Amino acid sequence: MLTVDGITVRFGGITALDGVGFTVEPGTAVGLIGPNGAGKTTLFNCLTRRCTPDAGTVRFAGEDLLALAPHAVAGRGIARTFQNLGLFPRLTVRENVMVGAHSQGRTGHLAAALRLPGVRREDARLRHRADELLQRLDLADVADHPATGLPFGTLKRVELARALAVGPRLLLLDEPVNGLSHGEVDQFADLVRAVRRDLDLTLVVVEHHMGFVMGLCDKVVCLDFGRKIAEGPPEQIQRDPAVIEAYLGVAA
Ligand SMILES: Nc1ncnc2c1ncn2[C@@H]1O[C@H](COP(=O)(O)OP(=O)(O)OP(=O)(O)O)[C@@H](O)[C@H]1O
Repeated sequence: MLTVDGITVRFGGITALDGVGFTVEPGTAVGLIGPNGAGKTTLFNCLTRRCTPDAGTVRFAGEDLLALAPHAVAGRGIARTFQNLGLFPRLTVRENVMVGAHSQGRTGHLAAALRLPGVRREDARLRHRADELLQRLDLADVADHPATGLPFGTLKRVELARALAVGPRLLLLDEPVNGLSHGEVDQFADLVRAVRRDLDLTLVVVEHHMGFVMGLCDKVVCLDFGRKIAEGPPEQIQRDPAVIEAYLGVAA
């Protein structure tokens, strides 16, 4: 279980998050919605230790995540995708996915630098794991292609593969369908549902595409100006007057 409690983040005079709390049960998908600037990305950054809150706690599987160094988060089975894609343009698709898998590698950096026995075996293992994911996400045909120059919809799948290579239990998706066409959104939703089921993932999804969020998530949390204004099942959130007002600027 992921438990977020009383998270407050200030940037100078701006309160980006103001006492936000919610829980994510294992195996469920939670959507994080809210207008631009509501604090969604800042919250993701707290969960992955890119940002240290001024107050509040984050616990995952009983462990205090805020006590961890940022690089230790992946080792706890937490992975994320990035709004603007976290890929290396000149590396091939396979290499990009292997970068994700490397955070789970068993041999240390020193052993790798010295090319000690075991490193080559480890590389082969990570490559095999990357290839399995590429197959699963229909990316095998572009495995040796550099990321640059590939269609945006394909890069979104590579980004997902890179995050899955960490071997996560908790997967954080930051605007996964932003910039995709209508048909691509439906395909991506089917893909996320399938990998979630197959890999027994817990999901937290930030997304402006309401159809995607409402179709995928068991629960939705709505932020506005850094505060939680609503939390509940998708059908309840869609009718919530505070949510409608936050998006439209008028009461329902
Ligand atoms: N590093 C930073 N320094 C200063 N202010 C920041 C920083 N990061 C975020 N903010 C501010 O914090 C608030 C919340 O921003 P955040 O990016 O978390 O919102 P968001 O809900 O993800 O928005 P969007 O939907 O546009 O991505 C905004 O007012 C933003 O300008």
